[in-house]
Amino acid sequence: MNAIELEGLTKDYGEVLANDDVSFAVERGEIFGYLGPNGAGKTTTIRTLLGFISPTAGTARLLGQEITDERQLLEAKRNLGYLPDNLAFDETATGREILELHASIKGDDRSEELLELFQPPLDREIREYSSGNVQKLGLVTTFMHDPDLVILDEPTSGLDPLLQRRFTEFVRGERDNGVTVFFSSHILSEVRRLCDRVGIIRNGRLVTVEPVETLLERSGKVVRLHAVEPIDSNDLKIAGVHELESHTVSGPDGPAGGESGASEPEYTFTFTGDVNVLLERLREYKLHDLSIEEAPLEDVFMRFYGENDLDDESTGTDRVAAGTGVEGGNDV
Ligand SMILES: Nc1ncnc2c1ncn2[C@@H]1O[C@H](COP(=O)(O)OP(=O)(O)OP(=O)(O)O)[C@@H](O)[C@H]1O
Repeated sequence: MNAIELEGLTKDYGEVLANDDVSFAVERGEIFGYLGPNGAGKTTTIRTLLGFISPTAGTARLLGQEITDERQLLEAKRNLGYLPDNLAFDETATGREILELHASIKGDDRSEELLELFQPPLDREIREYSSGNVQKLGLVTTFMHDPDLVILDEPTSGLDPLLQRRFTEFVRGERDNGVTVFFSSHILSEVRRLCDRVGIIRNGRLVTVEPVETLLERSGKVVRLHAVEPIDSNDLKIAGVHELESHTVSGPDGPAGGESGASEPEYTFTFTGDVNVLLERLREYKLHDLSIEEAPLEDVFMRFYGENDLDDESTGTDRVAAGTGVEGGNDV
């Protein structure tokens, strides 16, 4: 039995078709990343799965239970942990009181271990918490009853890098113990570290479900190199270089150097090839600096799951499709 199954799940808000005939399955014991640009429809799917909003059409099953049947949904929720995107606890309660409340509702098999791991403050009122501390408390309440399935909406937002690493190791351990993890994310490095498979949603429609390796092969790296002397751009046209751009920047001594020759060339491009081949090619040049970074997930959506895939499938109505824009555009 799959942990999650969606069959033609559709949510029509009237002005926005937020989920359009979405079907896929999440297997037991896998970590499945649900990815898409802002407004693509991820939270709508999650909130529909949890019964907070009703689907316009289609259905879904959580741990084999129909979400449209109240009794079955309640049964599934006994074994489910959920971390919402805009987590809000009672502002006047302390962390300890929140934990006691959650323990009384759903049980508490693991809070001791989780408190040691995530260390939220317990004796302060929630209104004094930073957003990171709210998230830490949320992770404890999500896992404290030892659920079989967890649904996490952007789980690492607000966590510092150390806590993010702890969270990653913890979630991997849970997966190894048979827990199924379904989470939404914007962050490619998080997806790389965690996911077995990913589903990508755009404009309310599922674009693909694929192993995370396939996404990573496509996504590439953003390369920025600052050379001492100009490089013939033909020399940089090697397999896997896309969107090559050149700029002029100040040399390492800065614009105050006074010399007219203080400007030096900088090249940026996305690279999807073998990084060893690139480094071998670059050995011929004298460089001041070189950076190779993870591509922003938004760029990957744009490049591989972009407008052209979907625009021609318009239904002909003048409604707004969910998530047509990609925010924070990048010049690479
Ligand atoms: N209650 C609502 N009424 C009308 N439209 C809504 C409602 N909730 C969401 N939408 C719209 O549905 C679309 C999908 O929103 P949703 O929050 O599911 O996207 P998302 O992928 O989770 O986005 P983000 O990554 O920004 O959180 C958006 O266009 C949003 O404005």
